[in-house]
Amino acid sequence: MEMTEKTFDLNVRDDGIAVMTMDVPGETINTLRAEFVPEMTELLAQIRADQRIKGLVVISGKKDSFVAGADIAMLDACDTRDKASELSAAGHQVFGELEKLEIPVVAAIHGACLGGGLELALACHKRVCTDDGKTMLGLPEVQLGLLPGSGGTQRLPRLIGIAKALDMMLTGKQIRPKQALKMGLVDDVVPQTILLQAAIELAQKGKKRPKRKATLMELALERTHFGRNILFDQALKQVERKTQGNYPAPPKIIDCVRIGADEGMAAGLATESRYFGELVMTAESAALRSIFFATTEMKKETGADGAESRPLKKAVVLGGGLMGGGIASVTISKAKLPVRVKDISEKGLSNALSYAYKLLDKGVKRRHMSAAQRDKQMALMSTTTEYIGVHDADIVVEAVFEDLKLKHQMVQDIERECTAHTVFASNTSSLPIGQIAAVASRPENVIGLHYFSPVEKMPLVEVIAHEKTSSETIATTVAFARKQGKTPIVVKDGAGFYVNRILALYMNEAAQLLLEGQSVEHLDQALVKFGFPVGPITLLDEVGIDVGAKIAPILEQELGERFRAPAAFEKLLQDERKGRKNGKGFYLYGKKKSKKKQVDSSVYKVLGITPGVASENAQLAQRCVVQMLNEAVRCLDEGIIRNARDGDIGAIFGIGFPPFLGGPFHYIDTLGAAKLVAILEGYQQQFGQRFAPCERLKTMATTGQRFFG
Ligand SMILES: C[C@H](O)CC(=O)SCCNC(=O)CCNC(=O)[C@H](O)C(C)(C)COP(=O)(O)OP(=O)(O)OC[C@H]1O[C@@H](n2cnc3c(N)ncnc32)[C@H](O)[C@@H]1OP(=O)(O)O
Repeated sequence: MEMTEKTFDLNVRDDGIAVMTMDVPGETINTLRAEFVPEMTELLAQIRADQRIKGLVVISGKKDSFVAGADIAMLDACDTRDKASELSAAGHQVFGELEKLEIPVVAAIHGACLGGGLELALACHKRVCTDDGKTMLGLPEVQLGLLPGSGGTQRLPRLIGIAKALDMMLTGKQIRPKQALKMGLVDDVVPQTILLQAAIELAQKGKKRPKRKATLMELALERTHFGRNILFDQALKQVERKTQGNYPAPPKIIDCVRIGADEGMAAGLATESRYFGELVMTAESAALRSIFFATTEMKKETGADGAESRPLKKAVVLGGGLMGGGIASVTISKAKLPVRVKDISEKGLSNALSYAYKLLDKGVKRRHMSAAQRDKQMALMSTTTEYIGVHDADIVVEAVFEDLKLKHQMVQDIERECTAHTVFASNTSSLPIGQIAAVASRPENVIGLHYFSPVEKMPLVEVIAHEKTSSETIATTVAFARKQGKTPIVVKDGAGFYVNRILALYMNEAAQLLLEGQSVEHLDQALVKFGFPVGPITLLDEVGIDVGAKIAPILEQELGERFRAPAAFEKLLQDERKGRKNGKGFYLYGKKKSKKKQVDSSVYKVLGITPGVASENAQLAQRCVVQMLNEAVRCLDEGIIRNARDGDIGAIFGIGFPPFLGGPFHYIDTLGAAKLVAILEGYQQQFGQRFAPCERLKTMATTGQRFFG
């Protein structure tokens, strides 16, 4: 396809400062593509030849963003290592030319300045950004299984120091303007209205920028080969602990920085483009990129074809407990909507208020917001013990005790007190939404909205439509969740919905293994090694052993015997073991915060077992994980989830299924359905029916069909 419109525009002002505006035609956001290289190279030659030009400002023509990095779709389309390496090398060439210009070059940044976008800014001599909430600087490549491939591994450490640069590149964290100024990432922070002017003035002042004062740590560790070795070794160890060796990019990032520091920039850049090419071709990066594509696609969906959300101006939350407090909190802090919390007790209300206050105050302490902003957001939250001031709510989220009768009461109260269009969303984790809606005179307004704990941290919500839920109610609920910063998946009404259903079988299998003599810490370690953020036994303590015990019989009754929890677990409840919440579970919860969690070994006696010979990590993990995979496919077959993509995102964002595997369905594609069926059948022979592969998997095993591509 021939490019007719240009991406870069050059305007030479009378004062000799040229302004280069990047504006990719027809796109909402600027990304870097290979085809821009010749255009930029030509422009740079033009700048070098023009004697009038005394300085250059690089700015974006997009309203709310600078440059969001290299075009991820372009990277995805690379089919060889060499092609991907060449992309990186071409970036090096052109950014190198920009850096070598004799005139001062200043990046003027507003909005997202990420990945290759920040690398472009790093190749400029100075940087100024706006103080706007949308302005974020970062190198998030690691989250895509990649490393910064346009010079980031070399220029960032030289600008802000090795330790800080490693931290940014290994976590992919995004830096806000104030912090960026403090760490020397930018030279100035200004209001958006004067961004261009400030950049022009910086360019007029020349190339020189005040030298950043090195911290003591830098002097001690970064300036000598010996000191750096300590730093890199520590970073490697930390990476190994965090990633369990499952992610190839972090050690390569460290290596690039090491080579750049020891052998110089040219050697560092050569290593960077070589590794970049290798990483683009890894299965881990492909899986992580698929998550990016899935989530951007999902942002555009309303949740119900053809339906639009009704306006959302006010929310009500029923119940001020842990979940209610969390839901109210993200409603004011993320959605910025007024919320009224109703509880029968003052205690519940003060709990919700303090929950939200503590979270906002943390933001003040970390200087993410001012005290005045905190107070303004808190003012969006009000409380009541009666149904006062609730009638005009557009959506009501119910987070009361898991009791069907009580939920029925709530439905009837809200139908009486609120308008005919008010959505009634239940945060139940176990009761079928259809049953909750059974007493409703407007069942079309009733829906499930299942959050995960802690609400402010967990990115997923399940939106559960029962048979009579209207499309408008679905779209309104999806829009509400998205305003709260959540990623919603729309699922069908059924016991355990999707996430808890696949989780339950995985947890049951871990429980079986425990009863067979595997130790608590060994089991947890095996699944952490596999890639889960925490092991299943820790998770059970966190969720609550009592909660698990309450859900298990419902799942068994609705879905069959494979969901039967081991009978021995009853003994835990008889021993008052509920998990972290009452300080008594599988682990010890003393007052003193010891560094490493200790298993409460008395739990073995309660269960009547003695830990025996430890099985291999991979074997333990496989037994738990294949249960989850098999059940995920059943959910797809039954229409509980709408597609494999939602199933992957639900498992990753709701449970922490290892992102580098791309979710259960991507993982099945990687394994091959035939192999999974063979594993399941092997276990079926050994351990019984609960491992019987579902029909869809068996068919896929014979046809060779895949879920994706
Ligand atoms: C060589 C280099 O080192 C390698 C790299 O740079 S790798 C890329 C690193 N950059 C990133 O990971 C940033 C990815 N992007 C984002 O995080 C977010 O899109 C954002 C924060 C920039 C904006 O978020 P938001 O405002 O919610 O908009 P969002 O819906 O995500 O994106 C808008 C559009 O831009 C596209 N987009 C954003 N960043 C993109 C990228 N890096 N590549 C391709 N497309 C991108 C989205 O796909 C979407 O396209 P569409 O409208 O056609 O579907």
